[in-house]
Amino acid sequence: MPNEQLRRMDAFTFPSYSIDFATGEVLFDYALTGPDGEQRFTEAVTLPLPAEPVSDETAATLARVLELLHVVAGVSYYKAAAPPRLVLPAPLGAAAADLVTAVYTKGLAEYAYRNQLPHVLELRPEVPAGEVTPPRVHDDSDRRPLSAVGGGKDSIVTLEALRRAGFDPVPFSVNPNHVIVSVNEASDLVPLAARRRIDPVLFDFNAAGALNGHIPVTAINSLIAVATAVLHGLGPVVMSNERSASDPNLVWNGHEINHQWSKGVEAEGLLRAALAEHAGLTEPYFSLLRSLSELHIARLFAETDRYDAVVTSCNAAFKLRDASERWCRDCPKCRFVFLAMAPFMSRERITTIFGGDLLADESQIPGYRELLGVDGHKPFECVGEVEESVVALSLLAEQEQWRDAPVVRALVDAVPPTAWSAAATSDVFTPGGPTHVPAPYAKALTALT
Ligand SMILES: CC(=O)N[C@H]1[C@@H](OP(=O)(O)OP(=O)(O)OC[C@H]2O[C@@H](n3ccc(=O)[nH]c3=O)[C@H](O)[C@@H]2O)O[C@H](CO)[C@@H](O)[C@@H]1O[C@H](C)C(=O)N[C@@H](C)C(=O)N[C@@H](CCC(=O)O)C(=O)O
Ligand SMILES: Nc1ncnc2c1ncn2[C@@H]1O[C@H](COP(=O)(O)OP(=O)(O)OP(=O)(O)O)[C@@H](O)[C@H]1O
Repeated sequence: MPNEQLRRMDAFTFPSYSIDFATGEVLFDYALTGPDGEQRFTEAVTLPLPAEPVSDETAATLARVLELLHVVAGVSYYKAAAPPRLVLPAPLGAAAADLVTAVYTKGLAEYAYRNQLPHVLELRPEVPAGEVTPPRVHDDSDRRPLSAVGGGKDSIVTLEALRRAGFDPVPFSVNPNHVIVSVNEASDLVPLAARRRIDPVLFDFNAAGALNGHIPVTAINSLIAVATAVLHGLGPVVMSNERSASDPNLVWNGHEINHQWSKGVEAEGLLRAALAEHAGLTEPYFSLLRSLSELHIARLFAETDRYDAVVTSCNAAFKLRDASERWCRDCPKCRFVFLAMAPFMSRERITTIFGGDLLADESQIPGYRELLGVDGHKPFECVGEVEESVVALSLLAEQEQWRDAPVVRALVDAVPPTAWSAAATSDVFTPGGPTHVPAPYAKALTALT
């Protein structure tokens, strides 16, 4: 379909979804509609099936979770045209409608900013009138937790914390690649996996220049994880989203633009409320690491070397096509994670983990200046706050193994005195801020810190 026709689309709708309990395949249909006709998309999610047949009660709860997933996963296709109307398939309660509104506005905020589409930030879904039948209450909160694994340091810290606290976590991933498979193998835990297939038509549209940009992928992965937990009679989905994920990159037209919005505490609260209201789930989802800074998590990661040969936080390793093998060593996330881990490891160990020494490479200096707030704004990536980077640099400047590294020397000279004084009184190693960690899990966090 030519781009001019896509630009004239005036509504995005959700025609249907279906689940096949023989295969675990769930098909979600979407449509862009406008004066030139309709463009359909189908996304396929294959859930891992349990050994036992699925009871009617479980199927009913699962259906409620999938109704939310259907609407939330539509962002990938909505963004190809950004029409003014978002027409939901069925009535929703207030909490579920709040989640959907936030996913399509705040979750697409970086996309709206980069494509200069301010109307996306004001989008309000059209919710059909009618009552929603209250869900049956579903309480599996005392069962084994499902622990989302992304292959990076954060989910490894969570997995180990849960295990040490005696929770016997089940690792879970969507489309696990070789990195995630290796992390699971290193953990010696038996994982569950779901498959997600984006409609290939979207990639053709992207190649032809359709509107494109970042989407709130954590919201989608989270709902797939909750659906899997319900299907397998497991307990809460435990995420590893950190404190700084809630902080915006910049403010545009009075709106906060946050690359990591669906990892933030607001999204966590909205998802929990929607799952309670719409699916009757009492304790479905929380982030164990919410109160911790990235720097603190890096320090905790350094305490064990079990995952050194496999841990990979670089997003380039998770592209659907042309992925890097492990760390690309040339992106904001590689730079930040190297800086955050370096104070807590020998230079030899971190160089082995990354396959190179980023602080010996002067071509990294411009990228590090952004992370340290000397130039530009916080990059649109999963990186910590400027203050965390300055604290990490101050720790490196005190260490003999690092203080003469070319990048460390250049950065120490570049950071302004105000940043050093903020770093000197920083609370980056003090857990803080709102969390949704339930009481029984608080001990896993306390043991950690
Ligand atoms: C791996 C990555 O960072 N991808 C981002 C990148 O996409 P790229 O084209 O380079 O590669 P692919 O990921 O293979 O995507 C191909 C196209 O498919 C679209 N798409 C992908 C996944 C999806 O769920 N829906 C989609 O429509 C995508 O638009 C591509 O055209 O750049 C894109 C544009 O900025 C990003 O949207 C891609 O980000 C992925 C969705 C992704 O998985 N990113 C995570 C690594 C990520 O950024 N996580 C954030 C948390 C964000 C959140 O709020 O949840 C983080 O770690 O901070
Ligand atoms: N493919 C995936 N399947 C399921 N959950 C995922 C997947 N990728 C990431 N996650 C989860 O989403 C959250 C955010 O991912 P993120 O990439 O920040 O974490 P990470 O890989 O654990 O650590 P790092 O920040 O070092 O990359 C984490 O809780 C992570 O476990």
